Amino acid sequence: MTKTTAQSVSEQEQLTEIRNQIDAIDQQIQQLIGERAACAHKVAEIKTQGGKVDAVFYRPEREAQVLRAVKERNDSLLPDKEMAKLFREIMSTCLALEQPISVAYLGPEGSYSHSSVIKQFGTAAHPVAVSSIEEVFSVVEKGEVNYGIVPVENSTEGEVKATQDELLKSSLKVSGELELAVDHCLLSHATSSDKVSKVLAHQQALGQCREWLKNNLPWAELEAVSSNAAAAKIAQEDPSVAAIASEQAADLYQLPILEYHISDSKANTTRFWVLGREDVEPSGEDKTALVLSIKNEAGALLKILDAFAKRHINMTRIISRPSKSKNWDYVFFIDLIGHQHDENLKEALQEVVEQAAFVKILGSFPISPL
Ligand SMILES: O=C(O)C(=O)C[C@]1(C(=O)O)C=C[C@@H](O)C=C1
Repeated sequence: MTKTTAQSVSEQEQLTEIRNQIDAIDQQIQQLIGERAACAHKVAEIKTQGGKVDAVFYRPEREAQVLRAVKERNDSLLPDKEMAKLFREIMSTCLALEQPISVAYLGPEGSYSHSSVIKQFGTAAHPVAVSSIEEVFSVVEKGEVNYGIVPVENSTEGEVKATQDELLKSSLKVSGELELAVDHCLLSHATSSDKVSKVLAHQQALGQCREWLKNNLPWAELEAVSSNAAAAKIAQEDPSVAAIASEQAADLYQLPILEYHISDSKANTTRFWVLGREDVEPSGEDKTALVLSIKNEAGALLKILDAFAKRHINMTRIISRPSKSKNWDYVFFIDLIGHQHDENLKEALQEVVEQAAFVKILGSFPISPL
């Protein structure tokens, strides 16, 4: 026997031994996942006992607690986030066993909103593409789907106006929040960037890549379309057109990637909110979102902010938008750390209700562990 063959036999023996270990571990994991699924099935029975028809199966606060615990006890070679993603999938299939969950998003397939559905709900949920942010709100309101996901703000471009304006009118509750890294690519059948005469993308994506486009494709005509995925569909048909979209969209629409990482800010991130019809219980690490308008008097906004400041309630965002009911009349969207059931936040909100002209709590929801 040659040395190489002897070595490879011993390599084979080592592999066989470790693969036997993997087989035994997989058997245990499978057994345990099966037992977990049976527990989820029992949970569903408890939630529907007595013929309850309006049972709520998706519990974002519980999911956040499970994922936080996974990250907390993780001492494996896998990064915390990757371990949490595996459990995200296990819970997604357990929830599907209780009730198949449909989630509306701004389509078409391959949009960042689509990726956000999978990140938040896992692959066992049914993503339902609709054609506008307004429609995401309306299909959830009408009960045509269980939940919706909408972009709220982007780290480069700021707030998503359509979402803010719908939140003001809607009766829906913000039930969850997640952040998605938005890493744009330039997709096209063009053989090189200099053959591209037109770049299509959603207005937000064009804004997020403004500098890169100016420096690298100064000759190209820029045109805003309804979504990046819609841009990719057009680029499929015309090699002089490039679309700005994600790597996933390149796969889905089978478009070559001409350039990677073209966002002006390399940390470009979009925050999404989950919309539901029910309030969410505290998870232990939560946020509360509200919208209010102030009385027309000196120091009115200061008094409201003081209600939070004196109780050490951390405000993570404040933006103003036209109220749309009267010219030069504004509403303020405020995000706070804490749940509306927390004693100090409850007190602060009572004070704000007395001080403000109008207050609407959009919802309390877990801070995302993913
Ligand atoms: O604890 C529950 O209420 C469940 O339904 C179980 C479970 C899980 O698999 O852990 C599934 C779905 C919910 O969204 C939260 C958790």
